[in-house]
Amino acid sequence: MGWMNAALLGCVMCSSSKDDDDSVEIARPGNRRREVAIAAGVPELTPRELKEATAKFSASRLIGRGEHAEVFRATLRGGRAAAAKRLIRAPPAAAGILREQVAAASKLRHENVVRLLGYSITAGLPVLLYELADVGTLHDVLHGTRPPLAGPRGAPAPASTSIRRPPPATATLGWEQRVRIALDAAAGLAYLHAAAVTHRGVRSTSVLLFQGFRAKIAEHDVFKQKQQLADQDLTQTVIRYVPDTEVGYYHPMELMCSGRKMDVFSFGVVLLELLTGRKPHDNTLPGTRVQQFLMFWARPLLAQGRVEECIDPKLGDQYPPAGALKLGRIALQCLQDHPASRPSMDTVVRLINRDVVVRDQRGARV
Ligand SMILES: Nc1ncnc2c1ncn2[C@@H]1O[C@H](COP(=O)(O)OP(=O)(O)OP(=O)(O)O)[C@@H](O)[C@H]1O
Repeated sequence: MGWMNAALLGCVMCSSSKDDDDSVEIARPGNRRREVAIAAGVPELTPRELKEATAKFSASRLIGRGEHAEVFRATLRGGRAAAAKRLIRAPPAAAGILREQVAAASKLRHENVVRLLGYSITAGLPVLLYELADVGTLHDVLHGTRPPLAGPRGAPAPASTSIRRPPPATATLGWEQRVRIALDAAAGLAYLHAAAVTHRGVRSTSVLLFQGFRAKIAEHDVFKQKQQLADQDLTQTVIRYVPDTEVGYYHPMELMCSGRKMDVFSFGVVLLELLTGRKPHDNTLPGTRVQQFLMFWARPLLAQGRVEECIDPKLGDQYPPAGALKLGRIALQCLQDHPASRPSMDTVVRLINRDVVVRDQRGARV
């Protein structure tokens, strides 16, 4: 039902592509004019190219599974590694929505936003190919790989759904790396906001890590956005469904609204994760149910300047207390209850750069 609503609410409809036709067609209501919409060099892979690139989505290539997608390691022609995201819960009108997403994503270019490298619509389930994050997600690195999610139709996930990569390098994520990740992710989000894109899925799983722990924001797929928007439009007063993987990332009041300040709030939670090494919600922790929420536990401590009580114990004493407190205070600003009191992502970038980035004696970034 949700997808149907999403599809109905979406203003783009499409006619199905033909296997023998590589060009892209978008038919808008009342305008069936053919137009090549995929710009900026994001190619559509033919079914054959997709098979070759993913070794027919062989299980040995599976690197992760989310609520909506399975992600496989792929190799593009020319040898470039990619992550092929196969959308397992695509609605019937998927092709139109996907083209919409590709057209939008192809315009986004920033060093801290994961790049779309290709897509495929015609070979079964829709697939988007992105830059491959060789280190994994920030969630993997901070908390260990996430547990396997349920299979596409509620079936238990096979054991192979956990990510196939070396064990997480938690111990090696030092203070400077955390600051760099925070700054990169903030810059990626600030860019998206400047491009009038609201992410709506900012979490440590959507911060992807590359060599040297450089971070990029993963795109948040438009299917989910449409689902969320549809839910909001249709239920003025009902709090929307939040999957387990997202619990703790949203301010309770915001489950009924959207906007960039919602991203800022979620980013504040990611900052807390970097600072404390804790998950946004962890019901294995002692304390009250409220204290099991990272933000409720950390906010009062940081507000009182007690950063040493919430810093990730894995850092030992290898962090600058003043810088850590400043990062904590930036997180607090992002986590303000009232959206209007939260800073813009541009301001967050400026504050991290000015107050937290570790510099050498000549003022260069360490
Ligand atoms: N570009 C990438 N490079 C490497 N791994 C990736 C990439 N994109 C996704 N992954 C892996 O695949 C997993 C599932 O992807 P993703 O989270 O995007 O799926 P989703 O269903 O859209 O999202 P979710 O369930 O989080 O709402 C991620 O947690 C990550 O481990």
